[in-house]
Amino acid sequence: MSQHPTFMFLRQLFDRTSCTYTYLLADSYSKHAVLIDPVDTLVDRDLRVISECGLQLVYVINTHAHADHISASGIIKKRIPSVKSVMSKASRGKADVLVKENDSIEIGPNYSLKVIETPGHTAGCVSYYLTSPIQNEPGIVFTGDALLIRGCGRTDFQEGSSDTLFSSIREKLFKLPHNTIVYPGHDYNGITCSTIAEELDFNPRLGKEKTLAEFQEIMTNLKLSYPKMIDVAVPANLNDGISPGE
Ligand SMILES: N[C@@H](CCC(=O)N[C@@H](CSS)C(=O)NCC(=O)O)C(=O)O
Repeated sequence: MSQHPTFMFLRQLFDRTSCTYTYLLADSYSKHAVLIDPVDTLVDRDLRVISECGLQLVYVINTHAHADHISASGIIKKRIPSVKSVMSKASRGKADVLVKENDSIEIGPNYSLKVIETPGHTAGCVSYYLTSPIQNEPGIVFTGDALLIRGCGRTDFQEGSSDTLFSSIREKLFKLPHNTIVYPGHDYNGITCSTIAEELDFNPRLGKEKTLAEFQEIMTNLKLSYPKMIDVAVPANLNDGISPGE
């Protein structure tokens, strides 16, 4: 990592319809920026923030092929053709950059997001781990719909698996430094972030006291209604945010 004087610019943006969090991250030195999980209906808002803050959007990153909203990847790439879309190779969808475990997405010369494959909500879910170049500053992990605050993604469609999600969270995310800040893909209770330590202690589905069998029982009995947009959103999100035939 280079030693340019910099700070991490981070904005958490919210979609009231799907309770999705979109993250805008930028290296203050180079102004290079990425958007994680932007929503198609909020492109104007997101691009306005980017422009007002003098940033240059380089990547649109999706943590997975969402079932509850369409990604803004396609619309943003039409408006800013230099932007590259990013998704996991395991999603088996279309994007400019297909990432896998341990790959990195650079944000200017100072920051990089390391890919951690965290399947279970979908087979292609990944989390992104940002280490600070500043010594002793906590890292940040963007967990998409794998680990939510005091919860986790559902596992009842898109090759979801409670066994797989349990091991993604317990064996990978919970092995990150305990002061790592957790920024999830959604929150339905008005909470914005957490830490690995808090989730280990207080996550009622798969905190450290819970067994795999208890987790499986919880996930089998969630009784969530089917996402209203799933039949439109998944095909579009596997096609770089463009509905097939558009
Ligand atoms: N009601 C929403 C869907 C809500 C939902 O199912 N959320 C997903 C993530 S988006 S597919 C989830 O995994 N939730 C876990 C939970 O415990 O709530 C809609 O109709 O779109």
